[in-house]
Amino acid sequence: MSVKDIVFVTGNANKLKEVKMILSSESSKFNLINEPLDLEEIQDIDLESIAMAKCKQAANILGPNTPVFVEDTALVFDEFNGLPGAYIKWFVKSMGLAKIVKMLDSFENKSAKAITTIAFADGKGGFHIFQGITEGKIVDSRGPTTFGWDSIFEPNEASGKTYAEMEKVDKNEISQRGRAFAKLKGFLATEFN
Ligand SMILES: O=P(O)(O)OP(=O)(O)OP(=O)(O)OC[C@H]1O[C@@H](n2cnc3c(O)ncnc32)[C@H](O)[C@@H]1O
Ligand SMILES: [Mg+2]
Repeated sequence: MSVKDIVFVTGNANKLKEVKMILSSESSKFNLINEPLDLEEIQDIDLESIAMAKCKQAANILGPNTPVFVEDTALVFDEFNGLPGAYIKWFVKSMGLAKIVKMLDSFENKSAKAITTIAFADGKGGFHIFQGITEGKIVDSRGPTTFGWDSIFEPNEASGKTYAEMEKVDKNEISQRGRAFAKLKGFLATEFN
């Protein structure tokens, strides 16, 4: 069996670590290569369009025959009808976590969804989208603040823990990224050779 190279374009070391863990059971079938290119992200509320635009850029840079995927991860506040969404990165960078939590102070509804959208260029001209969603709520920061908004997102399935308070394997089990990559894994196992 030949082992193919598949490129994951991301500049985010925390993401890369999780994705490597999630895909490790498939690692005998393909070789995961990281390209830390800083891709432009288009302004859109539609998460599939953002991931697809990122993937097309990556495919343009790496060439049409290279299988490559990107992912974009959004944090959606239900009260805010889809925002901050893909813009959460800039909120974390510019405001910090405490002020993001405060944005919801005057609202009863703290529900949020974490959404990872993967776009995969199969190297044969095809593009494929996979999405994973985890529902939860926004809480005061608890746990290490090493990865994005991990410490202010409490998934409904995690018995009161924030992502930051969970073991990585447990987070991957229920996380938006774990779910999106489970779909990519299934696709790679059955449709990609
Ligand atoms: O190079 P790329 O892959 O685009 O990496 P990025 O850091 O720019 O990532 P995104 O564009 O997807 O922006 C997502 C933001 O949410 C953060 N983030 C992503 N996944 C997360 C997770 O599972 N838990 C907490 N924060 C997360 C991440 O650090 C960013 O600030
Ligand atoms: Mg990005």
